[in-house]
Amino acid sequence: MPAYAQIVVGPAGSGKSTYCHMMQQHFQVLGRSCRVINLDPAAETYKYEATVDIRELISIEDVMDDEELHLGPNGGLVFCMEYLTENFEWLHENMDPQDDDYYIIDCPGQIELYTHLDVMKVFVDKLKSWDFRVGAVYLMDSQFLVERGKYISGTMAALSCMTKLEVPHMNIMTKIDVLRNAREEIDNYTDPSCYERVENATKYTKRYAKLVDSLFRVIDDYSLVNFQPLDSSDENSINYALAIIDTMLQWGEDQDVKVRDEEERDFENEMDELNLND
Ligand SMILES: Nc1nc2c(ncn2[C@@H]2O[C@H](COP(=O)(O)OP(=O)(O)OP(=O)(O)O)[C@@H](O)[C@H]2O)c(=O)[nH]1
Ligand SMILES: [Mg+2]
Repeated sequence: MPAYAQIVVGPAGSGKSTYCHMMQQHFQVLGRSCRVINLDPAAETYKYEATVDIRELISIEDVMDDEELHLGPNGGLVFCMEYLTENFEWLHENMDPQDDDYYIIDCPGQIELYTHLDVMKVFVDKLKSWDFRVGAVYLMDSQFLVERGKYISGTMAALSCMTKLEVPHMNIMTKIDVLRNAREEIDNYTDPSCYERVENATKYTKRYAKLVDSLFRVIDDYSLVNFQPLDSSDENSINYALAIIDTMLQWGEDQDVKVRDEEERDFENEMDELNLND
C-alpha cells in the first residue's frame, strides 16, 4: 500500500502552518493518524508537533550567516531547498514512511518555488518514487477577494503552481472568518467566473482592466481554477475540505473492508435477546 502526502503550498502568510496545525488537531479528533513535516527552513515557530523539521538539516540562518555565500533571505531559502534536493536520503531516513502513512507537509511561502523554479517539482517527484500518493493543497488568503487585480494574481499563481507540480490539486480559500458580513456571499467568489462581482479598483487604467478581464475569461473558458472556502472555526467546513482531499489522494481505497466475525455477531445477538427478555 502507498503512503499519502498533502503538500501544503501557497503565498507567504496565506495560513499554511496554521492549516497544518488545524488538520493535525482534526485528525486527532477523528482518531486518524497523520504526521506533519516542517519543510520551511525559514519557519520561526509553529504550533503543530513536527515529525521531521528541515531546520535540523539546514536553516535560513545557517545560510545567511555563511560569509562565503553572501545570500539574503530569498536567495537563502532557494539555496536551502536545493540543498534538500541533494540530501533526500536524510529526509527519507527521518520520515521512514510505512504503508498507509499520511503526511501533511508545511512548505515555504516563497512564490518562486511554485512558479518557475524546479525544486518543489523535484521534491514531489521524489515522494512519488517512494510510493507516495501526492496532492497539492494551495492556500489563498480570503483578503485576495477584496479587489479584482489581487484576485487575478492569486488565481494565476494557483494555476501556475498547478501546472508546475503536475499532481492532483485543490485550492482552498483561508481566513474566511475575517470576511464577517461578506461571509454569506463567499460562494460568489469561489469560482473565478464570478470575477465581475469583485470590485474593480478605479485607480487602474482601462488597458489594465481589459487585461484582467481577458485573463479571467481564459480561466473561466477552460474551467481551470476554483476555490474551496475553509472556515477553521467550523468543524463541518474542515470535514468537507478533508473529504475532498482524501478523494483527491484516493485515501482509503486500498484499505480492507472490515468484516465482523461470526462469533462477535452471535454474541451481540444473544445480548440483544437477553435485553428484550428482561
Ligand atoms: N483570522 C484568521 N487568521 C489566520 C487564519 N489562518 C492563519 N491566520 C493568521 O495568518 C497569519 C499567517 O499564518 P501562517 O499560518 O503563519 O501562514 P503561512 O502561510 O504559514 O506563512 P509563511 O510560512 O510565512 O509563508 C498568522 O498571523 C495566523 O494567525 C484563519 O483561518 N483566520
Ligand atoms: Mg508557515
